[in-house]
Amino acid sequence: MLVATCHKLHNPSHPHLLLYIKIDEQGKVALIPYITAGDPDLSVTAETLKALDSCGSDIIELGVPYSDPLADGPVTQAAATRYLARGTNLNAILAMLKEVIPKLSCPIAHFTYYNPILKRGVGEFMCTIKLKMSVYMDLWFQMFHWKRDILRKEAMKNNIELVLLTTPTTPMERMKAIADASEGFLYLVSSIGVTGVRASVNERVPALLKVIKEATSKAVAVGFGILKPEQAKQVAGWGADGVIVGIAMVKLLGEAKTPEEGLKGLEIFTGLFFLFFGSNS
Ligand SMILES: O=P(O)(O)OC[C@@H](O)[C@@H](O)c1c[nH]c2ccccc12
Repeated sequence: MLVATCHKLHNPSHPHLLLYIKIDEQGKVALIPYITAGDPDLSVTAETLKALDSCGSDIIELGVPYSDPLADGPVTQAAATRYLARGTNLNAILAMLKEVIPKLSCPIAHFTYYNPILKRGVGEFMCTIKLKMSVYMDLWFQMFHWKRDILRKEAMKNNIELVLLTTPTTPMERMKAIADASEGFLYLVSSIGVTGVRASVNERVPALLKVIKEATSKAVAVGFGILKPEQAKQVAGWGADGVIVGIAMVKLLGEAKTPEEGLKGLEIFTGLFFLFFGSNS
């Protein structure tokens, strides 16, 4: 699940949507880095958000650790474990975001699973994260459909958008329904399995993008397996409107000797993506 702060942008094709990745006619591709909140600690997360924002990130996906992260691979799970071991919690993350968000120009997208929301209560959760965020769902679509009325009602009350994911194994009809229901943009999970266990991007992505683009005019961001700027450029060339880069960022932060070193590495790494995107246009 992803929650993003919503800067009110006007999207002529979808006027009801507050947040979206602008489909850029010049072919600019949105960069969406993913980091895990609280790893190594919340003050570093705050600095990282500011750094990623200054580097030009279009949206930052912020993972809120959860004890049973079904779709997360070893790297993001390790980051979540470090966070949970320190006893950090959602309230602390929200307090940090309250301070940091006014200083950022890009939206923060908050990724979590459905259980923490359920535990807190949908209404209270949506109200608590009132940083005008939008949400990725990790739910099966049918379940989302079943819950959609409650979720959407509470999300709308709080200017929160629900961003959904589709995968290579999603049947066509369901993909269309997901594309239709997704707000902000559509997340194309490039391959099946958990995050961070592949070295290249699934070669089916161009074909998947083609089918999705025929089904929707919404922006499509591709995630899973984009580790290097070259791969992001490749995915952009296949027609993605945005690329999501997760474990490469999490590793840089997690494996650095000091937070400063991690932050510096992240800035350089993010800058490389824009160099590649620049040479793409
Ligand atoms: O790590 P990767 O392969 O670069 O992919 C992004 C991904 O990590 C991020 O979007 C994410 C983190 N946890 C998830 C769970 C499900 C889907 C997506 C995610």
